[in-house]
Amino acid sequence: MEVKPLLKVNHLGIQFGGLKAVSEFNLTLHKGELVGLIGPNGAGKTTVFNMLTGVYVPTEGEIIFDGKKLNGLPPYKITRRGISRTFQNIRLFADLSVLDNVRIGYHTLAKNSLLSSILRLPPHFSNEKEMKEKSIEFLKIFRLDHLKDEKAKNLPYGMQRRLEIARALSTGPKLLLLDEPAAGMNPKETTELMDLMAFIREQFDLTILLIEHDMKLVMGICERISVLDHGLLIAEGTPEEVRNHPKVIEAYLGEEVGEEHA
Ligand SMILES: Nc1ncnc2c1ncn2[C@@H]1O[C@H](COP(=O)(O)OP(=O)(O)OP(=O)(O)O)[C@@H](O)[C@H]1O
Repeated sequence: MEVKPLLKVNHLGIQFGGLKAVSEFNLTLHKGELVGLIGPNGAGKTTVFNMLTGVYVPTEGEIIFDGKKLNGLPPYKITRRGISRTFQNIRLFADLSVLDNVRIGYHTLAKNSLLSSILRLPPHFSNEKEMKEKSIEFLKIFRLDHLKDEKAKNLPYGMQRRLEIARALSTGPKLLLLDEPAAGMNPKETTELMDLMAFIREQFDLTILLIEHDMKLVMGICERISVLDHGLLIAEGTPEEVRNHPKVIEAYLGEEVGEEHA
């Protein structure tokens, strides 16, 4: 019997004015996979993430997640269905504490709204303690618990990236979309990130789709890779297949695919 994919994207496309940013994009992700999405600058990678998370409404095609169509749903509903993401440019609540950045993720799932908790309305108290405990447990996994009361903006860059992943996971996703998580990291931080990704994938039973320019990371960690160029899927396969694909070599002309590329 064929196993149902977690995510099935069929002929997805979006047009901005006269520009077809992405066309005929297909992707199948099975539970537990770690798949890379690569391509030169402006290829359409973040646009794919924006369509998967409801930030952009696709003009063509369909997104099926966990057997249900996602197109047209607002971002918060997509989060509740089980897709979470990080951003190319870190988006944390800079002036909130490390703990509150993670707690907000739990509120996305909670029945009582964030507003009710800010106003400290009665339902808020029923699970606030539990949320705080869970958030601290989370921070422990990311080795950030000792910084729980620190403002997010005061964390060193590598830790902010880690916190962003923690925040994304606090909504309990089945699918995690990581948009250039190693950007701006030094080699030591990048190696730690690779270990962290392997760990969270096991720990949280995750499926991961990763956009990354660091080829060493992508080739080293992904089981499959899809390559976009000018909004079109030009290759997909194992790291080895993709690395040697003529269209990929052409798209990255002048750059060594398989070597680090920032
Ligand atoms: N809201 C928008 N309005 C108009 N054009 C857009 C919009 N969002 C993206 N684009 C265009 O779509 C194309 C793909 O952009 P996208 O950011 O998805 O590329 P990318 O592969 O993520 O690039 P990078 O690696 O540089 O982050 C670009 O030409 C970009 O200018």
